[in-house]
Amino acid sequence: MIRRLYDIADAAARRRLVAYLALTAIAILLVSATLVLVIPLVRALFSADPTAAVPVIVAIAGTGLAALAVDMVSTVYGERSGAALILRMHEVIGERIMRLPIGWFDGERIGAISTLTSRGVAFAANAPNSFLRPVWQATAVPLIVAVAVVVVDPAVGAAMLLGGIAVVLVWSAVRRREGLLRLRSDEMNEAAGARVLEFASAQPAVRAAGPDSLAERAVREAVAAQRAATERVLSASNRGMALYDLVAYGTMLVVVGVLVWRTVQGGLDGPTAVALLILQVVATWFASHGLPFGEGIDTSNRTLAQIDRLMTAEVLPEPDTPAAPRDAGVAFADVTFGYLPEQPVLNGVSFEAPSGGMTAIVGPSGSGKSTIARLIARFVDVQAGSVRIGGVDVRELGTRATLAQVSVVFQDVYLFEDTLRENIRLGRPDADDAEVEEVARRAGVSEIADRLPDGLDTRVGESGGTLSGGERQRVSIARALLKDAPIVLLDEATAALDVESEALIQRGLAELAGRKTLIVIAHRLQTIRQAERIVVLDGRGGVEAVGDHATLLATSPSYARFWTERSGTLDWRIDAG
Ligand SMILES: Nc1ncnc2c1ncn2[C@@H]1O[C@H](COP(=O)(O)OP(=O)(O)OP(=O)(O)O)[C@@H](O)[C@H]1O
Repeated sequence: MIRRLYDIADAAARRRLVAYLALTAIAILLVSATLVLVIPLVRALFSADPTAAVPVIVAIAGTGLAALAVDMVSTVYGERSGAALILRMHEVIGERIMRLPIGWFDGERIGAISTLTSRGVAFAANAPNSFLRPVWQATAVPLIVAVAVVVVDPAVGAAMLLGGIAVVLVWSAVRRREGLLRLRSDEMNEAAGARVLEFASAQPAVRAAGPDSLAERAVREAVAAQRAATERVLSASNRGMALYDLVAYGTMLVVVGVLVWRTVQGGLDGPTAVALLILQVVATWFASHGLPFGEGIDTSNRTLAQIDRLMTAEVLPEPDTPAAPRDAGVAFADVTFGYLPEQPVLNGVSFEAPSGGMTAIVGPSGSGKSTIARLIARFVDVQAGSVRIGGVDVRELGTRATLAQVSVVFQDVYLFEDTLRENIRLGRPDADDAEVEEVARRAGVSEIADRLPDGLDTRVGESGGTLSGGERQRVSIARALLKDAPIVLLDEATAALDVESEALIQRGLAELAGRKTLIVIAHRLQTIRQAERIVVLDGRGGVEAVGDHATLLATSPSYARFWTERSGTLDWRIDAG
């Protein structure tokens, strides 16, 4: 673990870590020396001249106090190296996250990263101080004392040494077993957490389904599995603790037996035997303090393994010098892509979205419309063919330059815990207030702000949850207007919007149309009709037809069907209203 922490650390954190390790080693040696001095002390006390004990007592006080002082300083270094390591780990994880393709971040991975950066990093960075030190003390002090005892009496020393090694081996085996069970229990905890979340967020469906629904059963089963896994960990932990105590105290009995035997035999004098007995009791006490820290070490190791996995996750290749796009046109040439390479979502897709024009993408659910948008923004890379912006392959443009060309207005708009104003400014962080207010007006966010107590300075956000879906989308359009990128990717909401939102979003769209290359995953008939070019996906990975509304109505049967169905739904909605 130290090796991995050292590799992650920067120069400052490395210095502190090395100082911490050196000081901890010195503290351990000083503690051991203090204990070993018990031998001359007891011998002096039982000698003809007990005053001979005074210099030994002075030495014990010296090494003892020195051990305490060094230990305190090493704790400070441990804390400092922990703090520097937390910063560094966040930096390393942050840098890596920025380089990973956006397509990498699915729900499960986001959950894992959140646990990693909160609890995991703090655990691992402080592991040397909080968990390794007590374990090192619990193992090193008894072993060093045993080596010193070998010099005084090889038989007793050997018994202590072998006993110490047995204790360490049992400790490692118990920890390994417990670690494996804990891993399983963590998985069960996560699964149960996911089922409970699902159960909570799907309450309307769950209640409608009545008692003993699928969701209820899934939660019950997951919680039962979680309880069983936790019980297995607890029972392994208790059994391990008992085994460890058995070996530690068994070792003590063996050492005492050897001591008695050596004394009766005349190989050891009484005072030395008493001193060695004291040492054995103290060594057992030290050893018994190690086991409980195993769990912290396991958690820290798991965090470091997660960081390793993150560091080895495949990133998108970036060009040394990004090429410059000729214009804001987008072209797909024979593109094949699948989230799992053996299951292509798009298969040989080709179309062009001309610079400055509006292109609508339509197709059945799951036909790959959002995937097309993700490929244009280079959240993921194609497996075959190419996606070009202004004649340049996005792989030669690089992720940063591609994103600079593209504004994304998706359905799942994320609002940060901040004011409406700052949430819009995210589109271009250096925009001034006047610019933010201008786009807020153009995107229809001012109408929302007028109803809020502090206008644009009202705090909104995920936990605030104050804005409706349509209102959120208007914020997203305002961000896009502020960013002013030449290409706008818009995923229209599938959900029905209130009349005001609908009108304002159409207004925002009109703002963008004509000035930008607009690529819209279109669900609304008005948007589709407005588009100069419509790409119709066939739902089997390919493109069925490309053209304008009138041409497609006449030439593409599936587009005509799609249009009739949608118009029918619209009529039905109007009738129902
Ligand atoms: N991150 C992902 N990992 C694995 N499969 C995915 C992922 N995202 C989408 N898919 C799958 O890829 C296919 C195309 O999805 P996509 O979201 O592009 O379709 P869509 O046409 O936009 O659908 P909709 O109209 O329902 O939003 C679907 O089968 C979907 O399940």
